[in-house]
Amino acid sequence: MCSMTKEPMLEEWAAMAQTCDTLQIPVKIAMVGKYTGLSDSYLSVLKALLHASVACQRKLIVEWVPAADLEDKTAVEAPDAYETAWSLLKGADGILVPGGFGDRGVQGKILAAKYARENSVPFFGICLGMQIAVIEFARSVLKLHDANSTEFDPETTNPCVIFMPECSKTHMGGTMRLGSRRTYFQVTDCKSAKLFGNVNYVDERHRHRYEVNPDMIEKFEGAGLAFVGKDETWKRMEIIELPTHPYFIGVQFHPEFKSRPGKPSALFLGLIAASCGKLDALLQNASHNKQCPTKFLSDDMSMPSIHQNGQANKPAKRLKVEGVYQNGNGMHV
Ligand SMILES: NC(=O)CC[C@H](N)C(=O)O
Repeated sequence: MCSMTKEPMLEEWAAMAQTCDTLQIPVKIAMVGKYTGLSDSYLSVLKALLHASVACQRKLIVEWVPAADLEDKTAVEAPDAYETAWSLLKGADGILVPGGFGDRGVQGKILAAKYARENSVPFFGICLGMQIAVIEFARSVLKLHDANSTEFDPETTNPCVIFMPECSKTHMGGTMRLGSRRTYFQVTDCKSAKLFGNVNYVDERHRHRYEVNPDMIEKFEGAGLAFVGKDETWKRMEIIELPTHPYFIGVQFHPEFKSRPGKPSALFLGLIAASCGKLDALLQNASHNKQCPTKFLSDDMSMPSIHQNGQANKPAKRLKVEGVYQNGNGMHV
């Protein structure tokens, strides 16, 4: 048996670890959430950000922004916290609003999406993060001031996010849409389709109860919000994009669960690339290769090119910067 044991093929892994330890140019992502004091709540999202940052050869810096601190009432009750939250948000290269439940901090997340949309800051909304981006668009662009999710206001006259269970509405415990579901791209000329490598569909994991109201899609599309990914019934909205924005994408699924070191999730890679000015290069790379551009070449010629089509043969010869990373994650949080 022993003679059959193969040497582990660790070259690529070792080169990636080396890269991770030596990255110096930062990319700052504001994470606008509810459990910012408990970073493990967002562990998969953090790891997905890290995988994407390493692929773009950037040192990930996560700025935790407690969503409720962005709200007007915090300006009155805790002005210092309000100032800090807004300066972190405004100092970030990109903004991510992750998934969540319950209404605490929802208004703050809506304000973060509005800031990103109006100021052309790269934005990625996941699950609740996509739903709040839709609410924000309905309020600010469609001028439906009471637009809301029925999760937060069951009486709203403009329910743009509604309870839409796949099976029984009353069967206790069975109303969550869970697990792997298929998303079909509606158009090829959009950032997310290109980032996923121009495939017809993707399978991603889900964990939610509410959905964008299918009856309002025409209104949204008329005002410029594109629903570029839908389920097989065409009734469930899976991916939104603002085509006129440098990078404004929301997804109803949780792409973080399928991200891996050396194989970052496509839309996380897009967020990081957009946040460090490399999105055009990444998209060009994607259209040349006609495949998922998760292995991304450095466009910075001053840096050694470590990843070549996923083969990392030469570890970077760079000085280790002591004391930069915390948590053993390669993340500065
Ligand atoms: N995972 C999530 O972000 C869930 C979003 C929302 N609370 C829903 O149930 O649809």
